[in-house]
Amino acid sequence: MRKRIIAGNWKMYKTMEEAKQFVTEVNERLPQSEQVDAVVCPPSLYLAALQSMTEGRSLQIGAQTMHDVAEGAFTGEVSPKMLSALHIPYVILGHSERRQYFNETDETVNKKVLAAFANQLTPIVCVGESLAEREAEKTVETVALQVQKAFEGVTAEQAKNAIIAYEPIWAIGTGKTATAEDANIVCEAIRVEIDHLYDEQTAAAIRIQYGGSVKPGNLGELLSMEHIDGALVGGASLEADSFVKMIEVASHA
Ligand SMILES: O=C(CO)COP(=O)(O)O
Repeated sequence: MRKRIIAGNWKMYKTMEEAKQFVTEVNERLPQSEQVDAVVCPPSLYLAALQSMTEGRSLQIGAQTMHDVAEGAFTGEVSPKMLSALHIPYVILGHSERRQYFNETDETVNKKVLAAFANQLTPIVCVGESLAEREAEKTVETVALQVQKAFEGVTAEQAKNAIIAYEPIWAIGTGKTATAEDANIVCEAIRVEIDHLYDEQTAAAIRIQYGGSVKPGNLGELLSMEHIDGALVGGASLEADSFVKMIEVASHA
């Protein structure tokens, strides 16, 4: 059985004080759950502070993005080496907002995925189709190609530990969730693609999250699906209360 993973993507929200308040509250309330990985990904400015607040706690901290090289003249960027030195376990890569607003492509996502593994970071690789692609019935084709490109040069051993987040772009921040059945169909197609690229064991081991308007009220149904192992959550991860509720739902689902 794959361990569930609920990851909050805070995007560009919260001041440092609000971020610390959230972590203090979640540290107090989070059930010591062995069954669920509970992660929040704050703006990079807060990573060091929140990482030290969560040492020895259930809550884990992830980054929202990173560059692919260890160091260099790249103003404003954060490197894999820097994240690794802070012992940050996870990094979100290729989020659709990064692809849309910051020129990330399948090629740059692939470089970052390779850099994550080279630096002991677990990548949360985001894939997902646009509304136009869904309407043209190109969902599976689009997502399979994104997976194929993101995993170029990644070994089976590495892929087994990776996380893929399936986030249909039309469901992000819109209140529109894919039905659990539709999300499961795409997550299954992703697993089949991993089987083609690697083997059955790798496909069985890799964890696949759904993302897009997930909240405490719809998480249980999504997690009841065979191929959905967790969620990547935006808006509903910003309040400690709803974040803790989602961890509770995932612990019992
Ligand atoms: O983009 C997302 C998580 O990465 C989803 O955001 P929402 O949960 O706010 O729709």
